[in-house]
Amino acid sequence: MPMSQTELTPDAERTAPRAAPAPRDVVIRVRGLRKRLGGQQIFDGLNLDVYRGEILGVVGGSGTGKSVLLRCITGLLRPDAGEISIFETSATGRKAKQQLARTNCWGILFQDGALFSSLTVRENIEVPMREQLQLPRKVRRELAMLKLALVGLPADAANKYPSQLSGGMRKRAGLARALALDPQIVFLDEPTSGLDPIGAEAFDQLILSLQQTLGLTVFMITHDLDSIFTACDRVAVLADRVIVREGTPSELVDDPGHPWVAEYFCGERARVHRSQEGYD
Ligand SMILES: Nc1ncnc2c1ncn2[C@@H]1O[C@H](COP(=O)(O)OP(=O)(O)OP(=O)(O)O)[C@@H](O)[C@H]1O
Repeated sequence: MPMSQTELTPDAERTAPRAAPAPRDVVIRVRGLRKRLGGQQIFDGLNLDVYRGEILGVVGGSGTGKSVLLRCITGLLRPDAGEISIFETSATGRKAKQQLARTNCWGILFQDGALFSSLTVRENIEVPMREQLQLPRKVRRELAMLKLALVGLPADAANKYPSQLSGGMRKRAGLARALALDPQIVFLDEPTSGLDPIGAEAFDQLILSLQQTLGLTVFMITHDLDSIFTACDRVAVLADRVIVREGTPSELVDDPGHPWVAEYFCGERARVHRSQEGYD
């Protein structure tokens, strides 16, 4: 008869192997990505893993290709070479892309919110539902109102047009639309750009609470040191056409390993953040 857990002798307990740490689940895998645009080599063998449930900050100098990377991963741009898989499904072939699109597994918040100016906020949130789901109008409206509440917008924002909203409200409306189909991954392109520090902090907290309550994986392009130290579990640094460093913010502070990373995380502006966040 096999020995039960409670029948283990003290010796057996001492020699029993300890549980291995749970392996991290990769939801986005990029390998050997190459892309040329406008005569310029943007990526040359770029590799990146994004883990389930993390907020990954993607940083890098202006024009290094952060938005191009987002567009390659989400199929808006076609890589010249390399492999991109999302939930272990290839995202590079046309068929695979269509298959992934049907699973509604991601939502995107573009830098300017990219809302349709002729539609109200509620109608904007309903756009992906109209395109992908066969839902009665009433249900669609109720779902849109739920998304609105989820991102902290008041109900009376529903019937406003984008031009009638503040910058922060437009970002939240764009996020509500990105969440319309209950995605597992959200791509955010500089979500706090153009927001005042209080609005930016509130947006970071919103992202954190959505990550925790919905279990979202977040791919966030940012220049914002506050966002990195407040919200990001890990940071990937784009330079020299590849990801040159990956790690937690504190790992990159302790061991920058690349001149741009050193300047970014250890320069004068970063010093203030590090001391505020207790990294020094
Ligand atoms: N459709 C395109 N055609 C030609 N070149 C492009 C195209 N899209 C982007 N690029 C070029 O690719 C490079 C990377 O652009 P990208 O917008 O990804 O940079 P970024 O890192 O997001 O910059 P920023 O931080 O300033 O937003 C830039 O030199 C840009 O001019």
